[in-house]
Amino acid sequence: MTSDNNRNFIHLSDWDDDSISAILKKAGALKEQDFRDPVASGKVLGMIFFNPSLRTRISFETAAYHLGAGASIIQPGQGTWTFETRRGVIMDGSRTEHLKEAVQVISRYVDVIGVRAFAGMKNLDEDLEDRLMQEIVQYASVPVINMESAREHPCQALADGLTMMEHFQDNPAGRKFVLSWAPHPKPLPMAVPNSALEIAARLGMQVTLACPPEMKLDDRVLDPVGKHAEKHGNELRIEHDQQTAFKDADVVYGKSWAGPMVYTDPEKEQKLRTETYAGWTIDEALMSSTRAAAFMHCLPVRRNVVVTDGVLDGAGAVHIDQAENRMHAQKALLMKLWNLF
Ligand SMILES: CC(=O)N[C@@H](CCCN)C(=O)O
Ligand SMILES: NC(=O)OP(=O)(O)O
Repeated sequence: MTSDNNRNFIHLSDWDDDSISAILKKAGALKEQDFRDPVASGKVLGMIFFNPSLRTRISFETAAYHLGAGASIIQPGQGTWTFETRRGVIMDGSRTEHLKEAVQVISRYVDVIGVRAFAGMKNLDEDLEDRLMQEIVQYASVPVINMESAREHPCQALADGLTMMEHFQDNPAGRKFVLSWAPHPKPLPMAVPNSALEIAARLGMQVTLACPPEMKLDDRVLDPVGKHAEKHGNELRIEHDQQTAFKDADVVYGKSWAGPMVYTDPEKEQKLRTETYAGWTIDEALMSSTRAAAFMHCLPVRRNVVVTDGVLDGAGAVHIDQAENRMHAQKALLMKLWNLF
C-alpha cells in the first residue's frame, strides 16, 4: 500500500473508494472508542479561514487536540495581514502579503494546512476548477486539506458518509438519497451539494437531485456523479417536482445553493431563489411521503426558510449527529495524512 503521507485532501475524486471506506471505517472506530491518545504529539495543524466557520473550525481543533497535536488558525485580515491571491499583480493596493509567501512560510511551521475559501461566484470556470485551492497546493510543502472550497466540501462529505453508514448499519447501498434544493435569502455556494451527491453515489445509494430547473448543479459535477451511480447499478435522477422526488426517500439532504444564473444575472437568480421557488421549504408534509427519511443538513441552517422547525425538531433529524461526525471523520483523516493508520 502506498503512503498517504504528503497527499492532499482537496477533491473526493482524488481518493479512491477503498481509501474513503478506510477513513470512514476508522472514523467509526475512533468514535466508538472516544479516541483520545497523543499519537500525533508534536504535530501541528495550521488552518487558514477566508470565510467564517463554527463546525469546521472547532471540530478540526478538537480532533487535533484529541490526537495530541496542536492547532493554529489564521483569518486573513483579522489579526493577520490581508492576502493578495492574484498572480502577477502590482501590490500597491490594500493587500499586504501574497498568498505565495504566506503559504510557503506556514508550511515551514506546521504539518498540514487546512484552507477554507468559498466560491467567488464571479467566474464559474474559476470556481469549478478550484483555482485558488490549486494555487495553494502548489505553494504548500505539506499536505493541504480542503475545508470547503469553491467546488467541494470533502470533509463534510466524510461526515455525511459516516452518518449514513451509522444510520443504515454500515449498508447504505440501495437506499434512496434525495438532495433537495431549498430557498435562502443569500446566494450560497454549490460546494456542499456537489460533495453530498458524490459521497452518496459512491456509497451505492440511489441518488436523486431535486431542484427547480434553474437551480441544477453543473454537468461537470453531475456527470462524474452519474458515473459513480452507474458503477453501482444505479442512475442519477434529476427531478424538478419536489413531491415526486421525496416519495419513498430514505434520506433527505436539505441545502440551498445559488443557481448558475448567479454568474450572469444575479438579480434574476435572487428573485427565483427567494420568490419564485419560496415554496420549496422542506416541511413535514413533504417528509410524510418518505420512508421515515433521515433529514440531513450540513449547518448552519435557517429555520423555516430552508426547513421547518417541525422537521428539524422531529424524530428523523440527524443533523446534530452529522455535525458531531465531522470531528470523528477528520480525526481519521488527520491520522491518515500523518500516516498513523
Ligand atoms: C450560510 C453559508 O454561508 N453556508 C455555507 C457554508 C455551509 C457549511 N460550511 C455554504 O452554503 O456553503
Ligand atoms: N458544515 C460546516 O462546514 O459548518 P461551518 O461552516 O460552521 O464550518
